Amino acid sequence: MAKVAVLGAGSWGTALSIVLADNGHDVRLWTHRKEQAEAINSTHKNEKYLEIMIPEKINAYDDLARAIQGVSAIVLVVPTKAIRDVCARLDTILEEKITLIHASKGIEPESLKRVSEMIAEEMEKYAYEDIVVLSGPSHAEEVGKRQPTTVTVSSLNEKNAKITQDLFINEFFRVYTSPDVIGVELGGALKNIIALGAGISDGLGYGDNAKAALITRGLAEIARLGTSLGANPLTFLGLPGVGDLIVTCTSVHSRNWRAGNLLGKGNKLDQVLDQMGMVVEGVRTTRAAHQFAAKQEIEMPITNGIYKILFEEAKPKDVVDQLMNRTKREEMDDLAVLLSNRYA
Ligand SMILES: NC(=O)C1=CN([C@@H]2O[C@H](COP(=O)(O)OP(=O)(O)OC[C@H]3O[C@@H](n4cnc5c(N)ncnc54)[C@H](O)[C@@H]3O)[C@@H](O)[C@H]2O)C=CC1
Ligand SMILES: O=C(CO)COP(=O)(O)O
Repeated sequence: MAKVAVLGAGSWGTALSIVLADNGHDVRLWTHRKEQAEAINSTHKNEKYLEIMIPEKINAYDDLARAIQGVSAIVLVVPTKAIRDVCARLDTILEEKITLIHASKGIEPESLKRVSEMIAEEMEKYAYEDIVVLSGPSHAEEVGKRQPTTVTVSSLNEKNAKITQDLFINEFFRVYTSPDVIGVELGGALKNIIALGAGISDGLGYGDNAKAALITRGLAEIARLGTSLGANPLTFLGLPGVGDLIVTCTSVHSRNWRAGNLLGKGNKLDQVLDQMGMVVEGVRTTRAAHQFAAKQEIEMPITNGIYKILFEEAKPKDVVDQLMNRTKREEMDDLAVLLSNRYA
């Protein structure tokens, strides 16, 4: 059995720690807040984040050096905004190169880097090829209750992907591998934008038809941008694409859906983020994707509409009206563009 450090004690870090502990591993859960580490160790709960008892053998730490001492794998699960900071600290204290996995879902605005690219930039010991991403339809609330869940792990280093699959796989947490790091990371990050949109649509009082349209046309946008950046279009039909879109756009567990729902009901972004108390990755990723679409010259009307609601105070109803009244087109034009990008 392995010794594993999970860095980031929010809902997802806690749920992944439970999977690892169930698999017999020695799990150290790191938080940057001392009082949270003390509360986890004394009550075996992580109250603000997950309503579930945490196995007593999971130990929480607030000292990063102690948390990673002697471990053979690290799982990074902090919000994308904190990735560079945590990796820079890790780089100064990590003595040897061990398996490095991340499970965060976002894209950095301005640099337009994916999480594995940010990690590689901050950590001298690691090349981009070494890093593993874990993504897929997986709400922490259900994983914490050991409900059936499937995810995908991806790395250009096949051995590292298989080590990760073996660390996590069990009878309720099924782990697939994929060689398509770009597609797996972009699918997980970009679906959060569409989940905001699904929440907005529900908040406006629209129904299942509107949501199905958002999921399907959102998938077309994700696949267009992703393919232009080198992803395999088929990845977006799998767990990190369609799978994660379904789970995030249709569940009240989703932080992105919940934030969108409040926006659709007329709340302002600042008020919404204050109320959430948990990371809503889709907000920063919308900014990044908006910039990416312009850079890649890719049409992303839903993403751009959500950008206007978030950052330009556009009224959600007006944005829906604009989307519905775009010029006529053939549905599968997207697919033709996507495949010609891929095979040109
Ligand atoms: N919650 C879920 O069901 C899932 C979340 N994810 C992804 O996992 C990542 C983390 O999400 P959650 O656990 O939901 O977030 P969360 O909001 O529940 O928790 C975030 C944690 O990160 C900590 N943190 C914030 N800034 C930090 C910093 N500078 N240094 C160290 N720690 C810091 C916070 O104190 C908190 O404990 C996100 O990228 C999210 O998209 C992926 C799959 C499922
Ligand atoms: O990525 C997730 C589920 O796969 C979690 O999404 P939220 O951050 O919207 O809760």
